[in-house]
Amino acid sequence: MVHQDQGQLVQEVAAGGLPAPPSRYVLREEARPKGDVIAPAPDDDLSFPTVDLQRLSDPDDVEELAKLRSALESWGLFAVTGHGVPESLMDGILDATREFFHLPAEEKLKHANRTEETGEFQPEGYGVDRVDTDEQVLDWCDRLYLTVEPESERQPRFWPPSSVSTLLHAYAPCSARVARLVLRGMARVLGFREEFFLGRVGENGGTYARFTYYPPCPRPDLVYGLKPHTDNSVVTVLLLDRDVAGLQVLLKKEEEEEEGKKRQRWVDVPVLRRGELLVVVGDEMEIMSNAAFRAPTHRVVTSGDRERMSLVMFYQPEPHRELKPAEELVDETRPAMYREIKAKTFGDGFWDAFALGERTLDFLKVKIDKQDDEVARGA
Ligand SMILES: O=C(O)CCC(=O)C(=O)O
Ligand SMILES: [Fe+2]
Repeated sequence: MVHQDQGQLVQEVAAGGLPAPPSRYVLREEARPKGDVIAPAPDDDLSFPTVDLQRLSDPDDVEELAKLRSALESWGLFAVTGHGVPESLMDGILDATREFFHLPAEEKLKHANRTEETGEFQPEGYGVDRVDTDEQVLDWCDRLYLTVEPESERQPRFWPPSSVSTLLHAYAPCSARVARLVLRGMARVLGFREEFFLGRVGENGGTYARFTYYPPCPRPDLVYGLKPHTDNSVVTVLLLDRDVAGLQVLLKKEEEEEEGKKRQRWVDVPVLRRGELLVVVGDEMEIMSNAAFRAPTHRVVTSGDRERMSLVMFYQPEPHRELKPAEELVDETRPAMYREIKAKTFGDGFWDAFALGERTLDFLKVKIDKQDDEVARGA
């Protein structure tokens, strides 16, 4: 059965000019984005990390490698400079994204993420994320989701006949290079040869683009633009809105015990400086690295009067690969923290987990319980 709200575009709800969002989008009191956000000061130890990829490519630049290490250990995400992506291309693609989302709904719906026969959700195409139940609190965003690589798997019917598609085609190799440079750097952080992670991802890994449009919301305090999640990727490369912030990350270091309860502390990711991209560590890397690198939980909050956009590129391993902690990172003192799982099974599980607001790692029970592990090792 297709849920009746699967076809409800948020942009159209927003255009209705209601004084408050409909209840489908309203978070339960305890989940609302409240005053739990801290904006980092420029020189405290929360300062937002930036890595220069050109410097990182120099094997003698230990300083830049140390910056990458520190970014991975603290935020799990960081801005990148020196990546070689032309600023004009970055600007062009964001402008084209805005133009696409401003097209009349019937134009966009020619690329709808619903099957023609039954109207059922499928990941690719334009629309809202998957709606399974009445209980699910929906995110305040619409999106266009496309398979980009392998190129042979692109599905032209989902690619709009607009500059969004032409520019995405031009941007894809630039963004892929960013992902590769970061993966090489991450291998070096652990003292491995550069191709360590790239070899495990494979040459025909999947790349998926997600263009997200967050309309202004009359009550940003009541909704999420995008609910808290970790990414279904090895790494993710993001091109963020030039003017409007909204992305927030949960800093593990900042979690405190308060009156016996874990208090969560969210930190704003600032609007990036011109020409910067953002890189986020994803779940597949957390598994492969045996948690040497952790995927940060992040979310998006909306603005009361401004629309916001992002283009996110997810890099995933070849689907037939077995995802598991690299043997080099497993020993007596640090046993495997995740079970082996096929990359495709993990990727498919993401959609089920995301609709439920759960982490794929938890939903698919990929994390090894300490107790189970001790039993398995005969401890
Ligand atoms: O829009 C953003 O800033 C982030 C989006 C995001 O986290 C995602 O698409 O996975
Ligand atoms: Fe994300």
